[in-house]
Amino acid sequence: QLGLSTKKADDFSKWYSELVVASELISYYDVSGCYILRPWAFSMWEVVQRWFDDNIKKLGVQNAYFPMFITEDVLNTEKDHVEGFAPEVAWVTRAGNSEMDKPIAIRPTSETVMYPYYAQWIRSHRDLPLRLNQWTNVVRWEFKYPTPFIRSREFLWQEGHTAFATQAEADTEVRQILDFYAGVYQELLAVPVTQGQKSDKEKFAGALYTTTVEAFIPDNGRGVQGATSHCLGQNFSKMFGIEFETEDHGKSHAWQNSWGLTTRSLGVMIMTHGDDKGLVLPPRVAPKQVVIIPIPKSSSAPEQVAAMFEQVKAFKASLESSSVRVETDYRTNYTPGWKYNHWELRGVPIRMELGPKDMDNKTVVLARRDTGAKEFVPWDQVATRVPELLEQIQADMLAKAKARYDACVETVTTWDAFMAALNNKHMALAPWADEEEVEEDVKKRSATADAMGAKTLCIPFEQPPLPEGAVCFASGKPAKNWALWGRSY
Ligand SMILES: O=C1CCCN[C@@H]1CCCn1cnc2cc(F)c(F)cc2c1=O
Ligand SMILES: [Mg+2]
Repeated sequence: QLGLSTKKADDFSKWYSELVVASELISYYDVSGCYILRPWAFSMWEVVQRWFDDNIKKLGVQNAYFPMFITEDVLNTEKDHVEGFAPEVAWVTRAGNSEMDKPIAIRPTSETVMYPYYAQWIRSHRDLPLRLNQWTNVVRWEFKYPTPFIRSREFLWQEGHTAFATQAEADTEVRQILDFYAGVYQELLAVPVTQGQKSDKEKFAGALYTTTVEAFIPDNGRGVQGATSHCLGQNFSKMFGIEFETEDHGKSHAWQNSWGLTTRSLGVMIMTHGDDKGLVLPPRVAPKQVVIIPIPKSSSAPEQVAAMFEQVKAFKASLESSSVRVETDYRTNYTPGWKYNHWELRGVPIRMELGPKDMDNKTVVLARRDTGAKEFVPWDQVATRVPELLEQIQADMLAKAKARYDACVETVTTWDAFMAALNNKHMALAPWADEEEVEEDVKKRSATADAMGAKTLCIPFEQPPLPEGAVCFASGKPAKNWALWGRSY
């Protein structure tokens, strides 16, 4: 399977679908909207999990596991939210040949699974804060077009569900978690995001407020929600009776948060950095960070080949002792060029070449996957240069993606400039009235024959100053704040 047949700029969605399969991240599966995560993908999910899990554990969050099945009655406890989602809920109706007298839902999210037990476990302020997380799969029978990692009917995520005695504690944690989400995207995946609050229209109906990290795909001009951290207020604790005795022997409902990050994060990284030769992986998540390729001459004597292979083994051991993840490719039945394509397609950040001249000169060639730049490194500097170069690649990938992201944000104050930005496949940062009917109106007016309408992606925490007398770009009403708008997944 040589390279890709579709160029990223020619047909983005075809390029992406082809890439995730050709790079052995994904296999399409028998059930529509479901995908197999192969080791090259799962290993990256494990890096994300490890980093996020270590961080929430430092906060005092504990992992647990709750059942995936929900009875109809229990699912309908939060009826007014679930009814909007009802079409997405998958049900078990039969076991073997016998119909169930009551169908059982497969969890699309776990509030209704967990909170009845929170109500049992939380009686006193001493039982607070209760902070649990679970790493699970969830099922949502989406009808929108499925896309590997980005939208699937089953996906992996973590869902955190925390309960506090006071709103202040909940507010603090919402932002701590959101900062971790920004860290997953920017520090691990080298993907820039904007942190902000969702509008009342876009927030989770059950939440008091929703905060979000918003990514963007310049190639198709679409925003994509990266992860979400909700403050639920006392909405769910009143629904589920999660009450506690306060220190002064009064009664109060708990203040809750819930927060989630999914395997969608990998899809955003692939879309952001991939090119026409394949994946370009940020070193911090790359399953293998360096691939060492010996290049013996066909006329090399056996002892020369053996010496070369020995040297490769020595480099592998030395780099692995510095926790560098090393692949080696000794295959003699493939040409160097074929091997270069193979590992470029898989996005390995650094290729180390070792040929006959390198054996004579005691050098290696390091080739960067992100820029293609090559450099000669003396053998005795390999152990220090490789980790340094990996960090440089990580930083450069984020900087490049950040520059591109920022170039896609147009600050606008008029409708025409807003539409021009959207038609430029850009986002628009615009002053607005912060009213739901404005969003409804913009969604309709900005829809074109071949592109959906725009929505608010978030109200960025970092707000530009609002000029005196500024008006809403869409309604002309007095502007309340700046929102980031875009077409989105
Ligand atoms: O977004 C998160 C973070 C992790 C925990 N859950 C919250 C809210 C999830 C909002 N949501 C999202 N999607 C849903 C789909 C359904 F089919 C359904 F029955 C319910 C929901 C639903 O409540
Ligand atoms: Mg949904």
